[in-house]
Formats: sequence, structure tokens, C-alpha cells
Amino acid sequence: MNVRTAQELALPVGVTLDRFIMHSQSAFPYATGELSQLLRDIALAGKIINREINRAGLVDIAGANGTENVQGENQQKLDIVANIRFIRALKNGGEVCAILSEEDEDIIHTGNNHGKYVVAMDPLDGSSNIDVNVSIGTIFSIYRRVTLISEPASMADFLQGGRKQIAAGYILYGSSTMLVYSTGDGVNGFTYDHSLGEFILSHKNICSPAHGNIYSVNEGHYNSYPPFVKNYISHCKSKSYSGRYIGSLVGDFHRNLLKGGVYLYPSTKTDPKGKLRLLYECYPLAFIAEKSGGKASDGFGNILDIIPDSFHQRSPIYIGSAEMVKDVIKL
Ligand SMILES: O=P(O)(O)OC[C@H]1O[C@](O)(COP(=O)(O)O)[C@@H](O)[C@@H]1O
Ligand SMILES: [Mg+2]
Ligand SMILES: [Mg+2]
Repeated sequence: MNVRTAQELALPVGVTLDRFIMHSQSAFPYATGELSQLLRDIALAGKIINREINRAGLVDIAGANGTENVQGENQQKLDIVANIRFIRALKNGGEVCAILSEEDEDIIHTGNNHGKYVVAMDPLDGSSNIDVNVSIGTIFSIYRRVTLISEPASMADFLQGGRKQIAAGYILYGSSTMLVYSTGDGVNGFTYDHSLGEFILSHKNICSPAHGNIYSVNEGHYNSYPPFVKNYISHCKSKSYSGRYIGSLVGDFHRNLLKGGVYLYPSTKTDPKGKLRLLYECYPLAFIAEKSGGKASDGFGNILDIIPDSFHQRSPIYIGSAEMVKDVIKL
């Protein structure tokens, strides 16, 4: 039988996210529609968070919250607001039995033990940019649960490893708001039309350029990077590549995905395991990188092959255009 893939069935640029999801689902006649509904819930959370970000300076939800998260990082008020909004949207949606968030030490049980899915998320990424009108994002990763339906979710549901993600993506709150996601069959991007209140397909079947001329790294930490990273940075300078670093992983990743480039967050002397979190920063973006033809490595192997052992574990990451990631590791 000639099975049509979701990509082949995908509608043209200009269709709504809702229609795209419905259409993609029709490629899988036995699908129950629960994953589709979950993606809609995430899009709804993105719209709500987008609204909160836009009015933050006006309604006293800007600035530091005066608290620390489980990782000892200062929380911004919007970190907390985004966390609450995202969790609420997923609870109300009913497809998810548990959530892992950057902002909470333990998994959050939604009360929907019949939900088939679990979600790991960074509700707001790019803390240092929250209050200065620079791009920030939300990152999410979806797994089918491995524990029995109707039982509470457990650690095992979240520690399946990056290869077991069934979907992942991010929302970028930038000069426009975009949702980019993949269910494994291509990567598509949707731009939010504020007046319609809809995400519209704007970037169909995104393909990561194999090479580019942008490198993104915090050069302030240069002295404490491993020799191969220093070598790669010298290589970039010798080629006159452009250094571009926003300090928002989602923004830096997205730019490099469209234009061609590589993002590096190496281990440092103070953070020998790197800074970024494996489950809700590295895995989902590595999934998007790979599904668009790019690559993600921790300097030793593919990020998606790392076997996780804890919820908030960290990893060095080198991610973006495939050829550039290969060069980082070999130099
Ligand atoms: O300020 P640094 O050390 O360059 O780190 C920047 C990185 O830290 C992060 O802000 C971490 O994410 P959170 O804001 O979600 O904690 C990434 O978005 C960004 O790439
Ligand atoms: Mg983050
Ligand atoms: Mg965050």
C-alpha cells in the first residue's frame, strides 16, 4: 500500500495550526487524536504565555521574584507565571498524566492518570532576557508513558532517553511569536497572528543548512572551555564567521536552524557538566535538530543517545548545522 506521510499530506503555507494537525493526523487512521489534542494544548499555553510576556511590564509581573528554583537559579516572576500557565493548560487538556518542569524539583501529577503522555518543559527559557525585551522561549518534549495507564506516572516515564521522544518543539517569543515542532516527520514552523489568535503555517518542512557561518557561544567563559572548543572558536575566527549570541537558547538555536550555524554551551571549570538541562533543553532541541537534518553532540556522542539518570541533569551541548557540529568535535 502506498502510505502517505504526514509531510506529504501537509497543507500549504497559510493554513492554521489546527488544520495542519488535523490533516497530519489523517495519515494515521488508527491514531486516537490524543497527541493532536496535546499539541493544541501546548499551542494554547503558548498563546497565553505570549500574552503575559507582552503585558508583563504593565501588570507587575516583570522582574525578579525573589525566589530560587530547584537548581539554585533566581526565578523571574514570568518564570513562575509561565510555569503555572503551562501546567494549567496541560491539566485542563487531559492528555498528560505528569509534567516535569525546570521550575519544580519533582514531577507534577496532573490528576489525569488515564493520560497517555508525559511532558518535560522549560516554561520560559532565556532568563537574563526576560525583562529587556529580547527573545525568550518555551521548550517542550513529549513521551508516551511507559507505566500502566491509570497508575500514577513515575520517574521511568521521564527517563526514557532522547530517542524515545515522540514529539518536541519550542515557542519563540521574538519579533514575532513562533511555534516550531516535530512529531518525527519533518519540522514545521507556525507564526502567531495576533489579530486572528491563530498560529499559521509559515515555515514548512524546515531543513537545517549543512553548513553556515554563524557560531554562538558565551565567549566570556572562554578561558575555562576545553581545548577542542577553544580550537573551534579560533577556527571560526580564522574563517571570519559571525559571532551571534543572544543568551536565549531558543532564539540562538532558531536563528542557526534557519540560517546555518552552531550553538555551543561547553563544560566549564565551574560547571563541568555544562549548564543546559538534558531533559527539557538539550533533548527537545536535539530532536528538532536531527529531524531537520542537523546534529547535536555533547562532545562525545549524540545527545539523543545519552542515558539519563535524573530529572534536572545537565549536559554540554554543541548543536546546529551537521557539518559544523562535526567540526567542533574533531578540532
Ligand atoms: O548566560 P549564559 O551562561 O551564557 O547562559 C545562557 C543560557 O542559559 C539559559 O538562559 C538557560 O535557560 P533558563 O533561562 O531557562 O534557565 C539559556 O537559554 C541560554 O542559552
Ligand atoms: Mg532554559
Ligand atoms: Mg527556564
